[in-house]
Amino acid sequence: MKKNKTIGMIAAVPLEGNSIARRLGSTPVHNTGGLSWHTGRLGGAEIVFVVSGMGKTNASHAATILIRNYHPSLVVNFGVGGAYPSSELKKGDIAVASREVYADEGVLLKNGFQTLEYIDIPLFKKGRQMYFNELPADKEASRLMMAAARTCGFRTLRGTFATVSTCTGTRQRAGELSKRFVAICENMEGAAIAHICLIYDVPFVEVRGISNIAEERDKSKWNIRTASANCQKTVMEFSAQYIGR
Ligand SMILES: O=C(O)c1cccc(C(=O)CC[C@H]2O[C@@H](n3cnc4c(=O)[nH]cnc43)[C@H](O)[C@@H]2O)c1
Repeated sequence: MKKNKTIGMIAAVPLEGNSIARRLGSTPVHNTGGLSWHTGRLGGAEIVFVVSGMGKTNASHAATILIRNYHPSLVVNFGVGGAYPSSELKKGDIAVASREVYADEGVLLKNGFQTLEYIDIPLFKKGRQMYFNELPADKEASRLMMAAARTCGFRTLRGTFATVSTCTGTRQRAGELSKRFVAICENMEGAAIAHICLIYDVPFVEVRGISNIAEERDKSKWNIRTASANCQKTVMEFSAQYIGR
């Protein structure tokens, strides 16, 4: 597939991408799939940014159109996420994915949840490599994203991200998921975008500002605004470093 120097960017909800959309300064083009596509430059890099809507189906839809129509050399998934208590991430910190996992795709047996390896049907095959619940993130882009977060002065941690259909609202569930996948935080789109990037052979990187701790649900403790602002600052810094590397 033809690729160029464009960086493709996907966030799930408008609040996660408001500063970036403003910086791009362009009037969004409404086209395929009823999505708004913002194009422009960030720190010298050519950007296409789309707000996908929440969840795996919306994320896959946007990622497919992004890759098929704009041929990016990299896809960045950014936004906010919930940290598992065991990670010791705090609200406002920046988490970067070393890999993504589909945390609730599998089978539930008497003795508990089993991943897709148990069924032995991969979600995707590339040559002889089979992908079940785990999807890769690009190492070099992840390293650069960590560097960008540190340049911005944020506490940063790299590790496994879990993508869930059901947002975790108890400390017990957070403990189960973080232990099973050795995951540091969760979100609702990342694995789907990583999966589409794998199908089309486009490098994928994911960064999340921590908006909440995954524990007994109490929305009054969430800080989506700060998490989103810190994450977008990191993405803007990353864009400048990525193009100058
Ligand atoms: O009100 C809620 O219960 C609620 C649950 C999850 C997310 C939201 C949002 O408003 C943010 C949308 C976006 O945020 C990601 N996110 C943030 N925290 C979590 C979490 O603890 N578990 C899963 N996803 C989370 C997610 O990617 C959403 O798209 C509100």
